[in-house]
Amino acid sequence: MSSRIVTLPRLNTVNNFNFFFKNTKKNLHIDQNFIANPFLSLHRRNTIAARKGRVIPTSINSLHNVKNSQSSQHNSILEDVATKVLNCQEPEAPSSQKTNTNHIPFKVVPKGATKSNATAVSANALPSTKSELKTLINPYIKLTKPNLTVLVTLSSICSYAISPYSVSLIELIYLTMGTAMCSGAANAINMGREPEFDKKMPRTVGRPVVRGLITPQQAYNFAAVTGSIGCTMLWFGVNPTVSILGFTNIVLYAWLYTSLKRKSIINTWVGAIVGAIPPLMGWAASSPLSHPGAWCLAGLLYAWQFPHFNALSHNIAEQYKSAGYVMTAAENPKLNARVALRYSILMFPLCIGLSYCGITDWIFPIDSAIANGWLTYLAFQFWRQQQKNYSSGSKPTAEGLALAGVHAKKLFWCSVWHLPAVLILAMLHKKGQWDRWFSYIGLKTSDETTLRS
Ligand SMILES: CC(C)=CCC/C(C)=C/CC/C(C)=C/COP(=O)(O)OP(=O)(O)O
Repeated sequence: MSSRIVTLPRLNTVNNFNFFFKNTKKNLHIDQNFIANPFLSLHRRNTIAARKGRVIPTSINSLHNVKNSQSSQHNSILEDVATKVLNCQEPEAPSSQKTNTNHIPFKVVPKGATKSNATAVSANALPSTKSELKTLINPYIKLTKPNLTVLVTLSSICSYAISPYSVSLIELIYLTMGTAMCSGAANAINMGREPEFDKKMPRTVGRPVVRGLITPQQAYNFAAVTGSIGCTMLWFGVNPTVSILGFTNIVLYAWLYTSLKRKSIINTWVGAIVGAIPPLMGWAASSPLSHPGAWCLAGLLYAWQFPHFNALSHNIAEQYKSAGYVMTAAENPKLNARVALRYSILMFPLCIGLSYCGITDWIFPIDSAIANGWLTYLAFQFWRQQQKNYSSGSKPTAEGLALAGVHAKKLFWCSVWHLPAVLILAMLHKKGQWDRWFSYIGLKTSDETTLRS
């Protein structure tokens, strides 16, 4: 049989696990507990082995065997396969520990190795500084909830761009970095406080504190450093108001909201205030908070979180409940959908408000109404289904629940597109925006012509 070379990326635990999982899940019943526990406990050993570029021929060998085995033997074989995969067996291990790989029709070498130097590479590979650094830094990046931090920072930047007064690049850079650092700090404290609960939900089980990659104390230390740098940058690079707002928001999110998550459904309303503060920070960077436009924009971010979060939490309500979180979706599903609809409708007057107080032109309420209308329509469908499900007094049917789940999912994805769409439209329709651009490229606008003549 001719030999083929299969080049694998440097293996780490997750790669091993995914590889193993993808190749076996079609044929086997997977025991979740079995998978989760060895994965967590062996993580450190696997990371070290992976960093040294060691490969795991046993996984392919065993998978080959597993594929052909009888279903009655699946569980024990699966256990054997997973143990080997997760143990990262070494090529130089004593022969008693080696698995016979003679019948594998190809060789497995680390990425970057050629056929001729395959053995040398696996034996001599030294941990590169880059990958070591990556292993060290990645958990800390995850600690900041990067997606959320990017969204929060963008909401602050957009607000800065929409606000009526002067903008400067240096101020924008400080605002961006300071807001991102404060958000990262708030999220790090949140994660440091919740591993006991996060480990019970599939959505959060992979977080660095749950996995033991970072201790809660390390998370707090990280938050202290990033939070201090962030607030200092905002204080000196932007202004004290923005810095105080940033600090207040860290406290609101990391202490008040995070504590309320396990106590009362009020947490969602407090969380919405947390989400509304970054646009206020962006606004306060250049314009006074006494301007009603600031509050319309903050109101937009506040209101948006209800269709977004209530729809998201609807489909994982049971997970939240069993993890110990008190969420409206689980405690009062009807209210959950009603609130999502209520705040979707509120988007219309808030967009009109931005034009009314002179921030955007009067086209903005019209084209933002397309996005708002779509969101409200889906929120209405979700609400109507939950009305049907819970109004008769009897238990909702499985079909009714499934339909509500579908509507919630649609609403969630719509909300993901809705916010950037409305913020971009507000920036495009900012009053005088086009005049500024036209004068920048040397074209006179009708206003200018009228003024001069
Ligand atoms: C400037 C500054 C300090 C900004 C902070 C912005 C920030 C962290 C907003 C979070 C909004 C929010 C309620 C998220 C849900 O958290 P969750 O804990 O319910 O999410 P989880 O279930 O994924 O942990």
